[in-house]
This record gives sequence, structure tokens and C-alpha cells, in this order.
Amino acid sequence: MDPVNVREFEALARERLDPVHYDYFAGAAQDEITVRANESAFVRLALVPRVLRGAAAPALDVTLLGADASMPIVLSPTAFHRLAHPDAERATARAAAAAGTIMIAAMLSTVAIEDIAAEAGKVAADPTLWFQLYVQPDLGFTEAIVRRAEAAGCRALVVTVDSPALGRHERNDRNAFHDLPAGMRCENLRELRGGEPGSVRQVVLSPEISWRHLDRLREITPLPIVLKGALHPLDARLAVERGIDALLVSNHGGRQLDTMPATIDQLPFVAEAVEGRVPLLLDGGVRRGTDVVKALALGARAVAVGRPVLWGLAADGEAGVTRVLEMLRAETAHTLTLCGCDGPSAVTRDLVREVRCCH
Ligand SMILES: Cc1cc2nc3c(=O)[nH]c(=O)nc-3n(C[C@H](O)[C@H](O)[C@H](O)COP(=O)(O)O)c2cc1C
Ligand SMILES: CC(C)CC(=O)C(=O)O
Repeated sequence: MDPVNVREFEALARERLDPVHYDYFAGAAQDEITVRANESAFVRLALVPRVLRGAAAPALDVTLLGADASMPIVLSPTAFHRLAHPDAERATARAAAAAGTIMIAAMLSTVAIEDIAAEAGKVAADPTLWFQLYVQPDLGFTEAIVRRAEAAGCRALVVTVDSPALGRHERNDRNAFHDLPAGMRCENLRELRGGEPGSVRQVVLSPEISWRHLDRLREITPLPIVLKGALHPLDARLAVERGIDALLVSNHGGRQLDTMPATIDQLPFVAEAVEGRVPLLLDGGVRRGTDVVKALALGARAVAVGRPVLWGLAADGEAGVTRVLEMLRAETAHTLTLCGCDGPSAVTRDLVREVRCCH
């Protein structure tokens, strides 16, 4: 049966995936409270539409850090796409570029960033790729990978800052899944010193990474910097003061510190702290066009999706990712129409209200 929504894509992906790899993609930290909260928090928010506005059919395009995206939905960085499909990040890149939206390529991809960029370039004249970075204490490597991302044409660095240690995933412990299968590599890590080239075990998630490293990145690259995973309003404010260009409000899909708040619940606090000085993106639990519109109402310029892309990829490679992105696009346009909005910028705070119990 053909999936008609993102959740049905997950069910199909689950049938197709090795159960150990399904657990890696679906799983989250410890009791998995945050990953569930990300989705259920959207349910607690109701949309209160405006009527009789005579709005035009919605145009979905947005500008993010100078790049045009055809919709306010971009691709969160996720590692190891080859576990989902042999075409791996090549398929994801083609689907994102064809959809006219931004792919945030993960540093821990199983296809090298140069090859991801080349693939995107085959289907769109001017595709936008951003590069996600885990700052490594090996500063020589960190600088070298930034140069590779620049040379490949990436237009922003997305620096993940919610990972001073690896989240504890009990599903992976139970399945003894701690490394990529033979024959799969993190293709961006071949130059990282200190272990088998390309092995994910070489990555250091270090509590010693600090604002000083961000200042250093700012010195070595002209690329805009997006901070991914700062949820505390004081950190959001510090980020703006340090010249960060945008924030991706994220709890890593519940995979790092369990019991962090749902991102949609935290978004208003971050928005209040930054006072519109930098654009905000949000990821975590976005599964419907209604979720997209709620995030826009609460202060996001755009959302990003992680697992939905992996479900599409696992279900049907490039075509699956395309279907997932087009479903979310169509649902978002439909929701905007039903709310009386002619585009993302027409969505206002008053369209969302918290309800006491679930619908
Ligand atoms: C399988 C998987 C791998 C991920 N890998 C990365 C990564 O390498 N770097 C990163 O910053 N975030 C990573 N994330 C987090 C995503 O970027 C994103 O924050 C999260 O998936 C959003 O939630 P959603 O899956 O509910 O859409 C990963 C998430 C998943 C599910
Ligand atoms: C290997 C991990 C560090 C990749 C990641 O960020 C994740 O699985 O959430």
C-alpha cells in the first residue's frame, strides 16, 4: 500500500530495514521521553484559523541566510544514510535539490561531502547545501573539514553544540550496535588521525568545546554559522552576542539529554531571548504540515526534518525522500490555506493556542 503520510512511511521503512538499523534511526536517549514529547507537544497546540481574508493561494518560498528555499522545510543533518539505502546521501541530495530546498549534510555521512555536492548539482542549477560540523579537538582536522565544505560549495556551517558526550541509546546497547557494518565508512573522516580511517569511533564528542572554538570558526571561515542545539535562552542570547548567524532550535531528536523539553515548547523562550535578531529554525517531531505552521507561528522561519527523510530513503531511495518532502509541502500549503494565510510570513502568533488535553 502506498503511504499517504509520513507516519505510514515510517511503517514501510520499518518493514524494509534491518531491525538493528531501524532501532538506531528511531531510537533516542534512555527512556526516550524527549523524542515522544517532540511529537506530542504539537498535539497540545491547536490552530485557530482566520477566515474570510480573501487570501491568495499560498506561496511557500522563504529566504534563509541569503539562500532561497522553495518551502519552509529543510533537511536536518542525519548520519549514516547508507544504513537506510545503498544510494545513501547521494539519493537524499538529489531529492532535496530537486525539491528546491536545503540539505544540511552531516559530517558523519557515508558519502563524502564533495560527492554529495556533485550529486545535488546534477538535478538543480544552484542547489543549497549546508554542512553540519562536530567541532573536533583536533583543530587541524576541524579546519581541514571546514575548507572541504567551503570548496564543495556549502553555504553555511551548522555547528552541533548539544553533544559534549554521546547520548546513551539503550536500544543500541541492547543490539550491540556501536559501529558501521564492514564496508561502510564515514567518508569525511578519512583524514582524521588516531584510528582506522573513516571509522566513526574516531569522532570525539568533547565537553571541552566552548565559545572559544566558535570564535575560532568565525575567524577561519566567512561562511554563516548556524548553532544547532542551544535551547537555553541565555545561550541563545550569548550566541547572538557572539555573532552567530542563525539558531536551529533542536534537542537532537531526543537523542542526547533525555527529558529536555520538546523543541516546540522551548521555541517561544528562545524567540523571546533573540528578539528577532537572527532567524530561528526548529527541528524535532515535525511530521505534518500543521506542525510546520505551528512552528512558524511560534517564531521559526523554517523547520527541519530528520527521521521523516530517513523513512523515505529506507522505503524507496530518492523517490521516497521526494515523496516525503512533497507530502510535507502539500500539507503545509493546505494548512496555510485553511488558516487564511498566503504564505509563511502571514502566519502570526495568535493562530496557535495551547489546549489542556490532547485532541
Ligand atoms: C539517525 C539520526 C542520526 C542523526 N545524526 C545527526 C548528526 O550526525 N548530527 C547532528 O547534528 N544531528 C543528528 N541527528 C539529529 C537531527 O539533526 C535532528 O536534530 C533530529 O533528527 C530532528 O528530529 P526528528 O527526527 O524528529 O525530525 C540525527 C538524528 C537521527 C534520527
Ligand atoms: C554517531 C552519532 C554521533 C551521530 C548522531 O548524531 C546521532 O546518531 O544522533
